[in-house]
Amino acid sequence: MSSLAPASRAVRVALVQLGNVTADKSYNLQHARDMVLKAASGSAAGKPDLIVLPECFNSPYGVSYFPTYAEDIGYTPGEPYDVEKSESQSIKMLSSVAKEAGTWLIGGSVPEHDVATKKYYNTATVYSPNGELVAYHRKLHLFDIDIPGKIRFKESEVLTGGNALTHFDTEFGRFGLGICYDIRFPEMAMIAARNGCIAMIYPGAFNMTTGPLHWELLARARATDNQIYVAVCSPARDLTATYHAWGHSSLVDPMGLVISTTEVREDIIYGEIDPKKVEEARSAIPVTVQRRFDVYKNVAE
Ligand SMILES: NC(=O)CCC(=O)C(=O)O
Repeated sequence: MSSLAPASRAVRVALVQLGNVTADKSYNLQHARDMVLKAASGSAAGKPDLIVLPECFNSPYGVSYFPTYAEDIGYTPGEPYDVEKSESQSIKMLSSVAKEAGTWLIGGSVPEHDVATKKYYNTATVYSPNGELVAYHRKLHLFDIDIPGKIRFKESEVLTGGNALTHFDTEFGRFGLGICYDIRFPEMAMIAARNGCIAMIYPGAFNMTTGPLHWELLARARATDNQIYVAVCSPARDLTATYHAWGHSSLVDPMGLVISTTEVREDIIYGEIDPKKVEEARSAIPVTVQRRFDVYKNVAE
């Protein structure tokens, strides 16, 4: 288990529950840009340090849309990425708005087309306040469910799952990144926590069947299991779209308390991720050092 990276102060976070994700990608990009700048203008508590957009913010959410809206990002992990030369208009917009806002930005997710391999992914990217692309996460666990009479969704009909976990470092500490359905897999958040992450951030878009049952439950569970913060950022609900998102973007603290949340409309919510609270939770209820890995060494066995 790594120790927490030293952090100077609490991180102010803004979750943008973006509305009006339409069929017009240029409009979606412009609207997302405007909302990031609005979020950056801050709340009474001040300007945020980190802004989060939801899953699939540049395209309607649905397997039939992914190929049309997908962009070639051309990122190779571990190699420098020149945003200026990027083929992706979404990556260019996200980088430039992070720089203009002067904040860290988790750019929700976008459908990605890796032209070299001809595969499609659901991909989240992260930018530093100077617009540098610093992290890149391809949704690891694809959203394939079938609840008879309620919802059938098979991302795997078009998408391929990623093959890496994603953690990134900021001056405030280390963060883990997942996309929506990834939250159902506790191993991801546990590995992030054991690698020193103070929070897991999940751009997401739960639905009207599983949203009321599991969205908050899973966010609170991942936070409580691992004594980290968990942020879940959804699009607003649009009943004219083919997919109805649950909304309810939320920030949960390391004791499992929802410290900031919203309903279903477009909104920006603010909250703080305070590394001291992570330490306090771990010292009060020391499960992180009480684990019996001598008994359950390998959970995959
Ligand atoms: N976009 C998603 O991955 C949706 C996940 C979801 O709704 C769930 O129940 O899990």
